[in-house]
Amino acid sequence: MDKNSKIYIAGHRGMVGSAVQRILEQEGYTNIIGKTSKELDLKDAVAVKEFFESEKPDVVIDAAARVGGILANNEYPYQFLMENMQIQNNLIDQSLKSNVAKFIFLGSSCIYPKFAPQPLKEEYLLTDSLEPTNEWYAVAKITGVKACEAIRKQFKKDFVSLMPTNLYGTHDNFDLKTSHVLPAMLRKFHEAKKNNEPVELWGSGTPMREFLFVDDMAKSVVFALENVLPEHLYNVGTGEDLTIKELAETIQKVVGHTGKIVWDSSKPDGTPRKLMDISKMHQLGWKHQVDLEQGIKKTYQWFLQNIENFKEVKI
Ligand SMILES: NC(=O)C1=CN([C@@H]2O[C@H](COP(=O)(O)OP(=O)(O)OC[C@H]3O[C@@H](n4cnc5c(N)ncnc54)[C@H](OP(=O)(O)O)[C@@H]3O)[C@@H](O)[C@H]2O)C=CC1
Ligand SMILES: C[C@H]1O[C@H](OP(=O)(O)OP(=O)(O)OC[C@H]2O[C@@H](n3cnc4c(=O)[nH]c(N)nc43)[C@H](O)[C@@H]2O)[C@@H](O)[C@@H](O)C1=O
Repeated sequence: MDKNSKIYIAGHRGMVGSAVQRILEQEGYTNIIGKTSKELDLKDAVAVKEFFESEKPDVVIDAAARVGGILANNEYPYQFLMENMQIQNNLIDQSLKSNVAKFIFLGSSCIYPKFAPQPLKEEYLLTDSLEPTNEWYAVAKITGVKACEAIRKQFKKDFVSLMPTNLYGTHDNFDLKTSHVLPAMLRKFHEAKKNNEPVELWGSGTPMREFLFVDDMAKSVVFALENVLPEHLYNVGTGEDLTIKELAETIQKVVGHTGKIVWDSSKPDGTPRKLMDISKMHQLGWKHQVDLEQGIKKTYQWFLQNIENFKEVKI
């Protein structure tokens, strides 16, 4: 990949987009562009067309999406379905029409069936029904994967989809109503630490999840950018998971909270397990570098430095 190629990162201020930008800059890429959602609403097909016609990017990385944790997904099914389809449809279609050389689409491990065999192989896509708390988001992501696959098949273009496992790290969303579990736990344990108050967590604590630090995710995107990947779909993760209860104990230790944990069974558990089979990415040469405890420590450090600036993240 030419270091002067014009690379458009959609969602460059988000957790993943900002990490991709950081890694690309470290690697010497000089021509990276991005727009905030206020400057360019990716749901607006006309605005996206005008943007592509004036900027003519060589590469597009789609890290823009309506993103949220289990509760937000469950409570706002229409936004998670429709906004994600609108954003990705506009980006994918304009990238095809503008003859973009490489397009990288980011999906999610929730595209796979709720009760698929573990670890989840790419070939399990569309073999059974989805997890109800996030099927709307998952359906949108599946249409993105399929659009990129169709473009590869019909137009022989280098459009590829990466399916990340649950991600966390710097620039994550720490709003307790809309965030994912890991940033929520960091915040809850931190806030309860002062008076050693009990912490309320959701569900039963028995579901299993796999977590990947965002810099490793960003490196997988740069890997996909710099190599022609032979297939259309690749899982990205660590290949290791743990229960939500074990995650809570790990975060409690890092933060230094020693109080009680109370489980709120009125909140959903979601899918029981979604461990990724990452052998395809490993065979090609990408592997994660940051282990969970290291990643949690880095994220907690960033959390402490940025706690004053957190805003509500509304849907
Ligand atoms: N976080 C996770 O655990 C996981 C994330 N993913 C996927 O990775 C990708 C990145 O997620 P993540 O970085 O966590 O998400 P964030 O919420 O941190 O960032 C999303 C970005 O999308 C942009 N965006 C949202 N709506 C619009 C819009 N209408 N127009 C323009 N830009 C918009 C936002 O821009 P702005 O800031 O300017 O408003 C924001 O920068 C997504 O595709 C997500 O589905 C997949 C699996 C797990
Ligand atoms: C990345 C992925 O993210 C979402 O799926 P999820 O993995 O189920 O999401 P989550 O991180 O919010 O929760 C993981 C587990 O953790 C439990 N849990 C405990 N206590 C808190 C808590 O305080 N907050 C949250 N959010 N969860 C908690 C929670 O009950 C659940 O059992 C998808 O909707 C979908 O968008 C998607 O792709």
